[in-house]
Amino acid sequence: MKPARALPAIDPADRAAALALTPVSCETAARLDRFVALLLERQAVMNLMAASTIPTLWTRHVADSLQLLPLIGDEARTIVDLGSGGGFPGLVLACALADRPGAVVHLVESTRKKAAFLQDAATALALPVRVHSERIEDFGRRRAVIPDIVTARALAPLPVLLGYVYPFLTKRGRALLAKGQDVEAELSEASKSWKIKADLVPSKTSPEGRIVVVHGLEARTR
Ligand SMILES: C[S@@+](CC[C@H](N)C(=O)[O-])C[C@H]1O[C@@H](n2cnc3c(N)ncnc32)[C@H](O)[C@@H]1O
Repeated sequence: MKPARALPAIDPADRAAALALTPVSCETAARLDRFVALLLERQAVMNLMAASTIPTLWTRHVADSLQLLPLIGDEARTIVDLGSGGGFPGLVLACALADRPGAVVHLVESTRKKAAFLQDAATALALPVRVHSERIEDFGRRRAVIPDIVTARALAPLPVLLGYVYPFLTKRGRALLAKGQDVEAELSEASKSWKIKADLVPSKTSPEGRIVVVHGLEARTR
């Protein structure tokens, strides 16, 4: 194992700002505190997020993930998060949905060390999580899980991402895809290969960010 590195400190005001932006119950806040502690502990020996984002990790990563909750709605039970990395947004959502009866968040992450971290954190916090340490393409091909909601953040440009998402979308399912300022160009490129029914929701955490809410997706035939 690599020796532990010194990490930049978290700005305490940033936690308060994040929870003001995306309020959660005391129980969820306590779970998030424990998750952040575990994340920082593991970040000292491996890269789970860009070190430069640590001081503002509550707004930059936690609130950015929590803002999906209103879009997920009260009825959703099964969520699949593609390319979960250090747990954004999937593990954060699991912290928030831990008390929802029947909720399960599936985290798909092919890097074995990251998947091991996700499993350790889920076990430590007793979260309703299943970790799938494999490639999204393989997981999707098996169609072992058909979720109500599929999420992805910082994974791939939309033309590729929609191919990942497609096997998981049913008629009543939705995909919530966190995107940055290039979203319009990505949508226009993706629409050459896909018929997309989607809405764009402004991000609460980044002025140029958008959440692409996909509720219909069909491959174009040439
Ligand atoms: C840039 S990181 C983003 C992580 C996290 N979603 C976030 O927002 O912080 C992308 C993650 O997706 C994983 N990944 C990329 N392609 C994948 C694939 N085809 N199957 C499974 N995981 C993949 C990578 O290992 C990496 O952890």
